[in-house]
Amino acid sequence: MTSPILITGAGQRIGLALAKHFLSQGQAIIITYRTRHDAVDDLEQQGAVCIHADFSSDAGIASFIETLKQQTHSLRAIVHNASSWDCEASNPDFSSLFDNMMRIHAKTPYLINNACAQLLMAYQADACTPADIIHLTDYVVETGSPKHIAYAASKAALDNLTKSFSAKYAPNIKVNSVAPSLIIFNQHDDEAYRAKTLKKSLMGIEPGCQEIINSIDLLLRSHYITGRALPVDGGRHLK
Ligand SMILES: NC(=O)c1ccc[n+]([C@@H]2O[C@H](COP(=O)([O-])OP(=O)(O)OC[C@H]3O[C@@H](n4cnc5c(N)ncnc54)[C@H](OP(=O)(O)O)[C@@H]3O)[C@@H](O)[C@H]2O)c1
Ligand SMILES: Nc1nc2c(c(=O)[nH]1)N[C@@H](CNc1ccc(C(=O)N[C@@H](CCC(=O)O)C(=O)O)cc1)CN2
Repeated sequence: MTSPILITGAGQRIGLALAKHFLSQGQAIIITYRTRHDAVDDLEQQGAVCIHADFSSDAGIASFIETLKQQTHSLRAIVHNASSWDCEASNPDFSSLFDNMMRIHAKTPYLINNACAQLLMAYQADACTPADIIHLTDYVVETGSPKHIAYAASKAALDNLTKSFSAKYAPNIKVNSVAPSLIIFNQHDDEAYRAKTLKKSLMGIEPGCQEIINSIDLLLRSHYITGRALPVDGGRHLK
């Protein structure tokens, strides 16, 4: 089997769109899911290896890594997509919120990158082209976010991991992040919220998952971009 791309949290939304895209290109994938959405069955039928993983404990992360290593001896890339957009207003236990945010956005990628570097190196040695790690961060790593303080801090930690791992693994593995602002709304977002949010960027649109697919394809195709954050934010910084 060709070396697969691992995508975490790919049972819905952006991760799912990425998974479908890679399958359509004939690129093998391994995805993780926490909830078994119907889409996971579809991905499996199309040849994806789908691994249940709950990263909310060290044991969950370790057991995922063990299962992954039974599935493959090499990886083309890892896309760290799994995430939870929790906020202080709905999580009064700030201590748990902070721990959970740091765990899903920083500790999980940190442990997976350390444990899976050898799988990425195996791809690089065989293909004579660098492997990739891609972190999905957020526009708010630059600005902070008063409504999502712990979320923003944990995504900033992930942004920092991009820098350390890129230096550690060069030139065999490129490590970059994609830093989106609004890409897709959630189903429950009402019209007033949507209108207010759209006005925050220069481009004023909900761009959809294709924008992330394009960004990740660009990073995968590059032989020279590493240790960088690619902003996908509609020019939000200028408004
Ligand atoms: N959507 C946007 O507009 C936007 C904007 C900026 C940045 N981003 C970033 O882009 C990425 C994808 O966004 P998205 O909206 O598609 O993500 P999402 O749907 O909110 O989350 C992706 C998946 O992560 C999984 N997950 C959460 N906590 C987990 C845990 N403890 N263990 C295992 N899996 C867990 C979820 O599983 P369940 O299905 O079980 O809940 C979910 O399916 C995220 O990193 C996000 O922060 C997105
Ligand atoms: N894992 C995960 N991560 C995510 C999302 C998700 O789904 N899942 N959703 C993303 C949604 N992105 C944005 C970006 C900007 C704004 C925004 O700018 N809102 C206005 C208006 C909000 C208000 O006033 O209530 C503000 O001022 O904050 C809202 C969502 C963020 N990260």
